[in-house]
Amino acid sequence: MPPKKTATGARKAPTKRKLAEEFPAGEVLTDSAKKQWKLGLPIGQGGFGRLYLADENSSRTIGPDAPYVIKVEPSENGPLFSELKFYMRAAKPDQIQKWSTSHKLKYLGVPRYWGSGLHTKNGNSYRFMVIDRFGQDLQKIFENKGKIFGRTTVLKLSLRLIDILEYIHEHEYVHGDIKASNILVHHKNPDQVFLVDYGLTYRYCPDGVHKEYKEDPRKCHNGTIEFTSIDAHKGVSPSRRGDLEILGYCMIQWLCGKLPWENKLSDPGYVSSSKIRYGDNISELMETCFPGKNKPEEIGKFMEAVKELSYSEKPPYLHLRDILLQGLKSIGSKDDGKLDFSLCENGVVTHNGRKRKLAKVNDNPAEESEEPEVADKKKKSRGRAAKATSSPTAPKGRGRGRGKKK
Ligand SMILES: Nc1ncnc2c1ncn2[C@@H]1O[C@H](COP(=O)(O)OP(=O)(O)OP(=O)(O)O)[C@@H](O)[C@H]1O
Repeated sequence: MPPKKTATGARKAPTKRKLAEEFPAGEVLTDSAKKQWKLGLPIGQGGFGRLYLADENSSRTIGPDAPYVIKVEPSENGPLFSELKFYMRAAKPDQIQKWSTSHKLKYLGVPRYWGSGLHTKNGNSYRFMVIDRFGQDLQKIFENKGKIFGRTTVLKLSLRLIDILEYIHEHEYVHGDIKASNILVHHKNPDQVFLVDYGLTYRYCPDGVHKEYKEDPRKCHNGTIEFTSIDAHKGVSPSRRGDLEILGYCMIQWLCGKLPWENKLSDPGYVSSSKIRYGDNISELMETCFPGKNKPEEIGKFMEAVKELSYSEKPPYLHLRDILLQGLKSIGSKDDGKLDFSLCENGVVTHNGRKRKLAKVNDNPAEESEEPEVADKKKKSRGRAAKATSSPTAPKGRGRGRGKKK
């Protein structure tokens, strides 16, 4: 069973798991294919693993530009083992290359797996895994930008996430924990985003056989509470529809700043019943998150399409992409592969060196969150106020989430 996460996204630590000791820069690890890798400085720490910059072993010191990272955990820890299984099965460089070519993608935001092995140090055994190295995570960027992303950015970002999810799903896995802190921007190309942290991935369809729908109270609320799917709240093993539902919640949060249940994340039952009630009344969800006119209609349509999916149904990825593409079109934009997260900072939109103070007159966060060029095109001087739904109440509804669809 994957570990649960708290509202802040940190995993609750089973006491048995240990944190890896810190290795000095220059430590050389040999993977199971006898390839040697050299560690640089640590760049991250997860619940139990440490992450180091790394490169193929040579006489050179590993600098800040290193192309790889190595994740190290004590070998008895389960999560890296599950994550490693995913990478070995589904993230080999040639697999990703083949998929990208056959699906005509400019890139696919799944980190590539380069090797793994066991390393012994001071009598302790460690498991390690080598993957591509990336840059900043989107949660930090989101917070630095005043907790709002522009509508074109959200739609283009989500199109890339659908590419990633389709790939993962077609390789028998679901991610289960899509959120800004698990999305990293490429360290050299700010237009490329990558989904990381496959510690909660679940093989929903081993050897082509889909897991059965089964509610299990012992597994309730797995994932990150604010975004996790209704299935996960009910203790059902995650499936493809759950990943897309999670993406829907992320899109809403990125566009309007706050999900309606965010004021009570310590109460999983409340979060779960809010999602179920709003799921039964998506127009109410849209009204709560985007009050007033000019809502991002594509988000409502996306959520409706996801709600229609049965537990084991293959999502209509093309149709879902089309919904988001129509959204882009409706605001005079298109999927040009550009992701400029730098356009909006702390309530001030910057564009071509100009700064435009955001007005408070806008009653529509969705439209307010359009990129400046789009807003300029429409010749409207609306600003954006990151209006959170501070005391939202879930609409009254009587359904039980997905109704009879299983
Ligand atoms: N490929 C990568 N390149 C650069 N930084 C990364 C990469 N993968 C993860 N990170 C960063 O390293 C840190 C730890 O990542 P990890 O996946 O271990 O994290 P976590 O989700 O915080 O931990 P846990 O899975 O134990 O809860 C995070 O800050 C993450 O953004």
